[in-house]
Amino acid sequence: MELQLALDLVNIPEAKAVVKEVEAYIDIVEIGTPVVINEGLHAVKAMKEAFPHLKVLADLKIMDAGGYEVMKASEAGADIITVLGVSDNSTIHGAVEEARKQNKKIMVDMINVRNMEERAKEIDALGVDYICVHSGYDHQAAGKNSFEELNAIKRVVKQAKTAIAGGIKLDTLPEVIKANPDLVIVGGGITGHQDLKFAASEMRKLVKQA
Ligand SMILES: O=C([C@H](O)CO)[C@H](O)[C@H](O)COP(=O)(O)O
Repeated sequence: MELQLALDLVNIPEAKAVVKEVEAYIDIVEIGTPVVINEGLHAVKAMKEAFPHLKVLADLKIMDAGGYEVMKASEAGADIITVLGVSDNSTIHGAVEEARKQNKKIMVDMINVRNMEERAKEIDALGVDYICVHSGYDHQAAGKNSFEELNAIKRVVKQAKTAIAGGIKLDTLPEVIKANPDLVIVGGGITGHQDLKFAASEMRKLVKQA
């Protein structure tokens, strides 16, 4: 099981400072959608240059022009790029095709997908690398989490790795781990903790002993 740190509410220097503190405990660093909106793909480039040993995920949440946008994120140095599960199959297919050319990986974010099992099965057959259930900020504000959705995709996904994101904290991580995802994505559970190093290292222990 791997641990991904999501950086959402920071600028580039702040993002680098956070990663410097916790780099020993994480496998993947995510340049979150709000950072890409504020800073562009420069943020991906800056992170990859500063931490070449870490995998960098660009959370573009692609909805159209899959091939082109994956190409641009790849040029910036992203190792993994996100595409939305609610997008058309042609978009996901284009993203996967371009990722294969560039030796990159595609994660499909299942945020707002209604029929989770049916869509996860279809997306798995498109050859994506990760399928991620996700309760976004707006869902979290309404008290939602994706623990049940993780169990649902685990029942049907055969090829892709499974991932979970959205509001995971140190105290809820053990419940998440019980469902055995391949990747756990944590943003505020680390960046909002008073002791970043402690939160990240405790999370790593739990994830790696699973
Ligand atoms: O993808 C995310 C969200 O939609 C904002 O872009 C976050 O990276 C994801 O939810 C993980 O962050 P936390 O919920 O703070 O753990």
